[in-house]
Amino acid sequence: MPSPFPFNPSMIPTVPTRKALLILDLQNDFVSPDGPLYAAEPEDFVNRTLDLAKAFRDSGAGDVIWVRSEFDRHCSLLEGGDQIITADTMLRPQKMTPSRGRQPTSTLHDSAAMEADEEAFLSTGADGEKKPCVRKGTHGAEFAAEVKAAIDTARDIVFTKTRYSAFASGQQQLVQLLRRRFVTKMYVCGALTNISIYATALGAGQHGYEATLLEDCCGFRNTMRHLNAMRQLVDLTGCDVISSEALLEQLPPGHAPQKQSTGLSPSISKITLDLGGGSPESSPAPASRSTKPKAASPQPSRGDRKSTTPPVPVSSNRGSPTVGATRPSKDSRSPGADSDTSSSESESTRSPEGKPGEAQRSEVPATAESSKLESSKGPIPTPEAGSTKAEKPRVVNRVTQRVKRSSPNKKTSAPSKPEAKDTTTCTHESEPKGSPRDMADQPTAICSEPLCEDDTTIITNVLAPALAADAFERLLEEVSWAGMSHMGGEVPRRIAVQGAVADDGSMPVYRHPADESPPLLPFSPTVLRIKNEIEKHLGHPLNHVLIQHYRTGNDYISEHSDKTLDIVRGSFIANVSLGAERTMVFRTKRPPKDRDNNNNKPRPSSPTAPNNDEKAATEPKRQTIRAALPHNSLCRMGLRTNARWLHAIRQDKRLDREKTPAELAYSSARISLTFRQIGTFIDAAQSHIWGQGATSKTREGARPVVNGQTAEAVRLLQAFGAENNRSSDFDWDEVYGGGFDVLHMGTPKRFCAATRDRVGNLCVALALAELGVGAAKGSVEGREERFEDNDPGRTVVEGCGSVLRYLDAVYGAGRRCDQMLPGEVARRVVRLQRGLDLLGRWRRALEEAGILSSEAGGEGDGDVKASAEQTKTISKILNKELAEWEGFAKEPTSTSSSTQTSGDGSFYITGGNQPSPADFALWPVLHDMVRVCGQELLGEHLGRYYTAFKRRSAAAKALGVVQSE
Ligand SMILES: O=C(O)CCC(=O)C(=O)O
Ligand SMILES: [Fe+2]
Repeated sequence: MPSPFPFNPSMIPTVPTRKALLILDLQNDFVSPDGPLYAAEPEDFVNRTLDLAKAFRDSGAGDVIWVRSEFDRHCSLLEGGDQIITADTMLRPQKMTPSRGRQPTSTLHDSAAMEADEEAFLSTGADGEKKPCVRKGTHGAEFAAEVKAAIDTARDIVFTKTRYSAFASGQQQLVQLLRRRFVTKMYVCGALTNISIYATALGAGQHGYEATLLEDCCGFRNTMRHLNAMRQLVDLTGCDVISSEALLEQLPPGHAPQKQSTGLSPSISKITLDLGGGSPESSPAPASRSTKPKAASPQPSRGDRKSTTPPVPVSSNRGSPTVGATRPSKDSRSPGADSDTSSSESESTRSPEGKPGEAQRSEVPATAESSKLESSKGPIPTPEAGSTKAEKPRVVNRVTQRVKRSSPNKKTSAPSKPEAKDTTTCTHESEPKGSPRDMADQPTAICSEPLCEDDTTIITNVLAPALAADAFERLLEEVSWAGMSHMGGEVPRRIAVQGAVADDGSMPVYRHPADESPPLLPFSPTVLRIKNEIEKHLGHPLNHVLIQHYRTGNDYISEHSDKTLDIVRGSFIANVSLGAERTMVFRTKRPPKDRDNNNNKPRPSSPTAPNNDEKAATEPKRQTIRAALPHNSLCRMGLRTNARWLHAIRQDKRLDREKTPAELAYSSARISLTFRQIGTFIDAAQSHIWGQGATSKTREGARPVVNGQTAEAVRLLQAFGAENNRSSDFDWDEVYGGGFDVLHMGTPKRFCAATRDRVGNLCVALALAELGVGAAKGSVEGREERFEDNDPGRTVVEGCGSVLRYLDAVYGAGRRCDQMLPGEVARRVVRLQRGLDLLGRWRRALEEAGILSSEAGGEGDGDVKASAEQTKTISKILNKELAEWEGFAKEPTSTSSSTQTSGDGSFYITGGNQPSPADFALWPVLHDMVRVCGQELLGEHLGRYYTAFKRRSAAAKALGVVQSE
C-alpha cells in the first residue's frame, strides 16, 4: 500500500558539505631552525603546506584555518586532560583486536613523565625547568615569516589555542564556527604530529568531524613519535591518512592550481606505516595511498560513509535474518551491544562489556578568554563553489524551497531564545549572500530507501544546519526533564512530554503502559521549530512529542511497538535524533501462529505440540534491521512497520575506542524527540476525555476520565499487551475501537483539600492546574491541605506552603532553579513566603472585622460580604501589606520580549514569563478579598493583576475544583 502522504524523496535537495584545512602551530618555535622544538622532518613540509593552503583556498574547497599555540598556563595531561604522545618506543596497535581493559593512550606512559617531556610545550613539568616555548609576545610564538606571508587575512581564519587540542581550547568558538559553516570534514596538518596534531585530531573525532591527516605535511622531531601518533589516530578515530598530492588531485577541477611536484620527502618515504598490521614491506608506497581501501569512484570512500552527513545508513538485504549494516566501517570490528547479530537477544539478557570511557577522554571546555579566532573577513567561498557540477541543479531546488518555507514558519513559531551569540571575533556581517551563513536556512535532507514494511525511512540532515547546530544544547536547557516510572521503577532515561495546548487548556493525550508520565507542557521554542520542520516531511500535523534524553550509552529503551490507541490512524511516528549516534534495532514480531489468539501468550505445550527445537527448525526466522540514527536525522516510521516490527535502542556497553566519532560525539549523549499526531484529548482540568482512543469520539460527548487501577485500566493494559505481541493479526477495531477513558493507570496522585481552609485549597488547586498535574480529589479534616504523590517513594506533603513548594520543585519551574539568576530565585522564595503571610493576615483581618470567628478558621459563608465599615477596618489592617503588593505589581519586569509590570495584567508577580508559587499563594487571597470587600480594596496595579490572572484557564479550573467540594 502506498504511503497515505505521497512523498518523493528525490525532491529533497542535498547540499554539499564543506571542508576545512586545519594547519597547526607553524610558529617560529616549531619551524625555525633555531626554534627550541624545531620540526626538521619531513623535509620541506612547511613550504608544501603553504602551497597546499593556497591551492585549497583558491579551489573553493573550504576554509583554511591557521591555528597557533600560546602558553597560558600549565596544561595537565592527567586523566581528563589533553592527549599527546611522547613515547619513543613502538606503541602496540590498538585496532582490530581490542583487548578489554587496555589503558588509554596517554596512560600508557606516565603522565608526569609526559608533562616533563620537552615536546609537551604547554606543560611545565614538575621542576618547571623546561625551556619556555610559545610564550605570549615572544618571537617564538609568532607564525614564521613565510607562514605569515601565506595567510590570506581576508579569507582565512586564524585561531589561537592555549591547549594542545584546538578543540579543547576553542571548543565553543571553533566548533560553533565550523558548524555554522557546515564543515563536516577537515584535513589536518602542521606541527607536531605527536602533540598538537594528535590532540586536535582526537578532538575532531570526538566532535563528530571526519578528519584526514596529510601525512607529508605533518612536522615532527622524532620519527617514532610521529609513527606512533599516526597509528594511534587511525586506530582510535578511524581517520584517513593521505598525501598532500592526493588532496590536490581531489580539489575541484577548474580552480586547481598548477600541479605541485610534492611527493614525499626522502625521510618520509623511508617510513613505512604498517597500519594494517602487516609487514612494512607489504605496504603500498605511501605517497599515493590512503590507509584505507577505497571503493572505486563513484562509491563513497570509507571516510565519506561515516561523515556527519552520511548517505543512507541502512541497507535492506531482505530475506536475511539480520539485515542492515549501518556502519560498515566500524561494525566489522565492534562486537558491542549495538552490533550484535543475535536476532533473539533482548537487552535484559545482555552482559556488560568492559568499562565505558577508557579510550577517549573528554576534553575540558575552554574558557572564553583562553582562545580566540582572530580574523575571518571578506567573502567566504560558497558551498556551491566547492560542489561538483552534478550537484548544481539541486541548488536551484534549495533556493525555491527556501522561499516557500520561510513565511509559515515565522507565523507559527513561538518566541524563541535568541540565536546563540557568536562568541568569535569573526566578521560574519561581511559574508555575502550565498555564504554558509545563508545556507544555514536551507534544507539538506537525504532520504534512505524504505525499510521494514516499506513505510519507514531514515532521513538524514533533516533540520536546517542552523537549527541542528545548537538544538541539542538548547533542548538540554529549555526542556523540563523528568523521570518516568514504569512497573514501579524509573525508566532508564530522562523524559519530557510537550504538546499543543489549546486556548481553553485542552490537550492531546498519549497513553502507554507507564504508570505515570510527566505532565504535558506546551511546546517549547526549539521543539516548536523542530516540529515545524519535521511536519514538512510527513504531510500531516504533529501535536505531541515525547522527548527522551539518553545520557550515555547505558540509557536505553526496551523493545516495544508504539501503542496506537491514541495515534491518528494513517499518520507517521516521527522520531528525531540529536547528539550521539545510536542504533535503532527493528525486529519482526513473532509470527501469529506462535500465539494463542485469546490471551496473546505463547501456546502452552501439549503432548502433540512441537517442542522448542522442532519449532525453531520450522519457524520462519525473525528479521532484524539496524538503522543508525545520526545527529540530525529523522526516523519516519509508518504504522504498518509499527504493527509488525518491534523497535528498541539497546544499551551500548562497548568501550569508547570501539565506537565511531559520531557515537562519541556530544559526550555520547542523545536526545530523541518522538513526535506523533494524537487524536485523543483531555480538557484543561484533566477531568474529561474524548477522541479516537476514548469512548466518546466527540468533544460534546466527552466522558469523565477513569483514574487509577480500575477494571478498565486492566483491560487497557491487556489491550496494550496485545498490540505489543500481535503482528498482522492485531485487530485495531476489535481491541481499541470501543475506546478507553483511562488516564493515570497507576496509583493516582491525590489532593486532599482541608475542610477548614478554603483559600489554601484554592492555592493548591491553582498550582495543580497551572502545572498540569492531575490528581484525584479527597478531603482532610482541619486546615492542612495534603498532597499525596504517586512517585516510587509515595511522597506525602502537608500544609499549603509546603505543598506549593513541593509542586514547584518537582513539577514546576523550581526544577530549573540552577538556570535562574540568583535574584530571580530570591524573588520567588521571598514572595511566596509573603503570599503565605498575607493569607494569615487576611484570616486575622476577617476575624478582627467580625466577619469570621476564629473557630471558623477562615471558612465563612461563600457569599458573605463585608459592610462598608468592615471593609474600612480591613483596609486599615492590611494597609501595609497591600501597599507592598501594589509596589510589586507595579515593578517593571523584563521578559524576553518586553518590559512590563504585573499590573499591566500580562505578567506574574515575580516577573518572568510563567507563574510561580508566589502567584499561587497570592491570587487566591486576592480572590477572597475581592469576594468579601470588592475590588476597591486592591490598588490599581494589584487589581489589574488580579483581573488578568482570573482570565487564565487554570484559575477557572481551580475555582471549579474548590467549589465542587
Ligand atoms: O529514542 C528513540 O529513538 C526511540 C523512542 C521510542 O521508540 C518511543 O518513545 O516510543
Ligand atoms: Fe517507540
